[in-house]
Amino acid sequence: MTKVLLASKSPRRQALLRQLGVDFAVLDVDVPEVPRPGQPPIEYAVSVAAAKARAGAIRAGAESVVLGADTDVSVDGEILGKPQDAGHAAQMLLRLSAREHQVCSAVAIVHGGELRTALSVTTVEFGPISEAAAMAYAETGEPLGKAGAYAIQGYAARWIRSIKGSYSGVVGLPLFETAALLDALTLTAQPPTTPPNSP
Ligand SMILES: Cc1cn([C@H]2C[C@H](O)[C@@H](COP(=O)(O)OP(=O)(O)OP(=O)(O)O)O2)c(=O)[nH]c1=O
Repeated sequence: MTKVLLASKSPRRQALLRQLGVDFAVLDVDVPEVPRPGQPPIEYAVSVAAAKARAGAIRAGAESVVLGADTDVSVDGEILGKPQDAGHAAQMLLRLSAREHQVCSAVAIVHGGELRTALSVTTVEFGPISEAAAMAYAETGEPLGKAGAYAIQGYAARWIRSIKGSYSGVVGLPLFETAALLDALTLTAQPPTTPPNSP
């Protein structure tokens, strides 16, 4: 079976792809991640996921199957990005307090020079976050390297009143959409006899 190459440094994406039972290796790619002013979050997420998969395919060759992904948090259509430091993280968290925001997660696969993409958009509603709690969470370091300065899979779960969409998409790799892309290439693994990540 063709081996999938995951063009991602994110340990979350590796863990999520393992959940599908896919045999894969990790490929290190570096793609600039700067949205154009006013660029719609959906368009941006798809273009960055595609750039990561294409960069991987250039390194790995046309025979390879390279998967890239991108996750972005946006409020009122504005992409928040990742926090630069703890103060910036606290500011982002206070913007998300007591309201809904969107998480766009795009997946892209390049195989034989052909690009296929899929998208998941999730609406997340946060309850109120006090300034002191935002500062304290920011200081833990968990928000660093995370879009929107939070981890749904971590302590930030305590603020999440509801999510409508894909939990795995918020964590970084929407598994329904990823499995569908792999199915289309007949690369789906069989369900593992021992689920690899289940507790
Ligand atoms: C909203 C949210 C994001 N994230 C993470 C997922 C992504 O790893 C990260 C968004 O940044 P990305 O640029 O999508 O990914 P990355 O830089 O971590 O990894 P790579 O580009 O090498 O694939 O934020 C969480 O882990 N939990 C969350 O709840």
